[in-house]
Amino acid sequence: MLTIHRFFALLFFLIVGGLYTSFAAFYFHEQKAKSEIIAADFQRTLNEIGYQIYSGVSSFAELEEMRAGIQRKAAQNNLIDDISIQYGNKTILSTDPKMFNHSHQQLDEIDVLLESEHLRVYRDIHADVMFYDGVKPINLRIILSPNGDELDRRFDEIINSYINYSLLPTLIIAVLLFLLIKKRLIAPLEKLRQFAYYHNHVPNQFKIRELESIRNSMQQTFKRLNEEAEALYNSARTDDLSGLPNRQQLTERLNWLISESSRTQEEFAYLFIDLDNFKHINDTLGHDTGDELLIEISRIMQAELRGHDIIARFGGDEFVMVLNKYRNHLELNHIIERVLRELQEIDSISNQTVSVSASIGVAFYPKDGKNAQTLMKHADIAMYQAKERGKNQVHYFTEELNQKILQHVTLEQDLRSGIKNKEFELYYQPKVKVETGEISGCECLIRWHHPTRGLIPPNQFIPLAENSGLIVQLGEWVLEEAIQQQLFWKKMYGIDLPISVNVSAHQFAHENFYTRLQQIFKDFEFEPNKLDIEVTESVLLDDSNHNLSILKMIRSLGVTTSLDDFGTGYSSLAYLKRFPINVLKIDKSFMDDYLSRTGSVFIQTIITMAHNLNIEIVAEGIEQQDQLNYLKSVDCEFYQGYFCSKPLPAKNFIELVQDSLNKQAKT
Ligand SMILES: Nc1nc2c(ncn2[C@@H]2O[C@H](COP(=O)(O)O[C@H]3[C@@H](O)[C@H](n4cnc5c(=O)[nH]c(N)nc54)O[C@@H]3COP(=O)(O)O)[C@@H](O)[C@H]2O)c(=O)[nH]1
Repeated sequence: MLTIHRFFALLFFLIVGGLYTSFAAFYFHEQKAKSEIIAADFQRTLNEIGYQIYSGVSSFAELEEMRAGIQRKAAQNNLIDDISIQYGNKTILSTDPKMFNHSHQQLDEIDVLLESEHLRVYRDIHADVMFYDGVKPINLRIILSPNGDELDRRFDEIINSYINYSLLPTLIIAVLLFLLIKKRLIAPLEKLRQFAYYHNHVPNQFKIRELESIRNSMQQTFKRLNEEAEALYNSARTDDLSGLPNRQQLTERLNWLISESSRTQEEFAYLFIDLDNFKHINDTLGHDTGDELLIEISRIMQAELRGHDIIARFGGDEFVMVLNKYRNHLELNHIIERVLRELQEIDSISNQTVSVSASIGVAFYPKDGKNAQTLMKHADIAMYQAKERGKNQVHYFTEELNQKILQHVTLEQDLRSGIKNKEFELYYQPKVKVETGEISGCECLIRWHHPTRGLIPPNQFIPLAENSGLIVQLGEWVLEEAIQQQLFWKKMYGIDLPISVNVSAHQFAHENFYTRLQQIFKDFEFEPNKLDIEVTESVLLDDSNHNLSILKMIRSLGVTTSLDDFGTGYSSLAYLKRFPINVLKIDKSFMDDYLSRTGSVFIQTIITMAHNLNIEIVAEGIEQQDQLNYLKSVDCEFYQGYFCSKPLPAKNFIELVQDSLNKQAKT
């Protein structure tokens, strides 16, 4: 590609080439002209001498007399070194004594010398002349020997005059032009290039207007680009909604604080704050109100902080505060309590009534973590503990808590491999008719044979399976296993017992639940009316419209539904009217309390209400005869409990059923 430097190099070669050509033309022209003048001069000298000899000499003596005149001619002409006259092969007269005895051969050498140096016009610098000595014709040759040095000087004058009048001025002009262009064009262009590359050191104004306008527009462009880059950088580090630093900026500032604190050996507190029930606010009051609330909360938190503290929003309803330079943990606790209190004082947003609280997890640097990642993780663990303990509170991270979480994580991994390795078994607990003691069905309850920890009860892994989503896979296995077992008993023993299977809220709400259930019925050719699905009250609470339609759909297949643990959650009688429930299971905790007045009233009210709604009652956790007697007195139809049997492996369970049938047959 052509650059300015290359262009000038080319121009330089063109100028040198041009100068050389013009020099050659000039030199040869001048040399020719000069040679002709010199040749004419020599010729005139030869003619004059020749004429004098021809017209005035009639003997060799008279010729000798001409010597002085010839010598004067030679002396007057700088270009002539010697004039000699040859007669035959003999030089009879010479103005230079050294030449006197030159032979023709020597003169030829001079000619050759002349020819090589100053062209061939000097080849024959001689003239032949004749005089009569008496009547005898005498032929003479007049030979001019040119002065080589003088000739050189004359011809060198051509070169000198060319150098002085053409070459030098041209070269000087070219150099000046180059320097000027370098100063005015090349240097500014280089500055512009550097400016474009580094964006700094804005060059001063240029003299050339076009360059100046390029400089101006580059300056404008870079200014705009810098502004855009800065805005982009800021927006990448700022939360759009609240204007608070986002996770990226928090991590940067936290890393900086950690390096400072590791130097000063100072502690600081990392607070992970999660609003309680924010989803509910969003769902009921709309996202705009939710956003307004988040902005208000950001404002309150900012107002609570001191200059050296950091606050950030992680997105959603998650905030982080990093508090440092507190005097002691009491002061720190005051700050946290104040934040919680301020949040609770928010009672309306956009004219809508709201109730706000938050759960806070705290981890300390360096005790709970020496890097940002560990601090975040541990504060997160502590926050979940605060949630678990009832929300609207602060919980500090402890190593014990960490170990518990680690155990959960390990258990979750084991659960995954447990599903793969089929480490689960179903136990069956009889559902008994209160009046007759007849086993009318069973509840299928899962057990985990852990390879190292032995038999693990469901309470320890079902919540984990729910949180990790593994409950969907596990729940499907339970359904298939229970159905196959029921079919096996029917085929092997002719015992066609209805089975109850627990389905967690997460599994129930899963998009494939209904289709999988249909598929399982089809695959195993199972009669749906032999299956009862037990759900807890949370199924009626979560996304109730969706769950309601699923309940209706499975009911239309012939499956019955039971509401488990009734009375322990947010039970509402209205749910019983709205949702298609066949069986209501009264939780063990109420059955344990049947002797107290309130306990008894509660049980009786539920039973009466359920009967009015055509819903069957199963009392759970019946361990004693007295409890059974009580159930009989209040018209409760069914019970489950250790009084009849604990949950049993399939083989033992069917033996129990056979025994029971045999007893029934005998009575
Ligand atoms: N989603 C699923 N949940 C399941 C599954 N299998 C069990 N579970 C749920 O786990 C919880 C604990 O069950 P488990 O340890 O099996 O305890 C059951 C009984 O053993 C216990 N019970 C029954 N009678 C008595 C009694 O007289 N005394 C006493 N101390 N305990 C008794 O109650 C549990 C059955 O409760 P419920 O389901 O409410 O009828 C439990 O919540 C199971 O639901 C599963 O496959 N999927």
